[in-house]
Amino acid sequence: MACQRNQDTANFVFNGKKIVGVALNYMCAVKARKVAVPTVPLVFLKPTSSYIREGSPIVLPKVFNKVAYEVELGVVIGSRCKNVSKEHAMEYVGGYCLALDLTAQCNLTAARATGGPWTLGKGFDTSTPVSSFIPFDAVQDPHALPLWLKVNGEIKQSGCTADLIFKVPDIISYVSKHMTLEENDLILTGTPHGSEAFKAGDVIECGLADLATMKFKVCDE
Ligand SMILES: O=C([O-])CC(=O)C(=O)O
Ligand SMILES: [Mg+2]
Repeated sequence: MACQRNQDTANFVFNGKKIVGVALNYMCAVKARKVAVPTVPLVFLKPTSSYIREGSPIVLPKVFNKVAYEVELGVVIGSRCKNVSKEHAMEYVGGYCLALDLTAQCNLTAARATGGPWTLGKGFDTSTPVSSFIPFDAVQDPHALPLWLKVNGEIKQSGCTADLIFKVPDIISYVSKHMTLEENDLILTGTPHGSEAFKAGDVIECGLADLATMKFKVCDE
């Protein structure tokens, strides 16, 4: 049975227990990185303390010297699910958002070299800016949404969710085999290619189809 779906965009609070990220989920990003095409979703977690909404700045932590933007479609879980099949996965989607999965590339490069976790490079404070909640019914097809990102007015990322390697039902089904997904948990579906480092003083603006835009100033810690 489909979950009870929130229609209240204005008052929605991102208060789920976890943020689940998927890495390298666009073929263009895989090619740009010159890495193997993933055979299963590459999953990581971010703390919910990393959320910010428009009006708060992105704060670059002192400990990092290379933080990159990643524009992404966010999927908000509508109700608890475990071991859900691909066929039933969309019944557990409560809605969507536009999100940034800010990433300290300096930390991830070191982590990749040692096989270490991505936690610090993905989970720092302000590393997950999110737009207003987009109700489920506002999106006919989550796999036909253009998304873009500009830095200081210049276009830097431009993609379409049609190019996702693992689609929304694939991700929900796969993740829910390993951990229970709960109401208002957020899934970050991955970023198209073009992710680059940015700096204090920059203004980052991004959009998802005609559904959401958001704009953030960047400052140093
Ligand atoms: O930061 C990374 O290397 C991977 C990632 O999140 C993405 O592809 O969206
Ligand atoms: Mg990402």
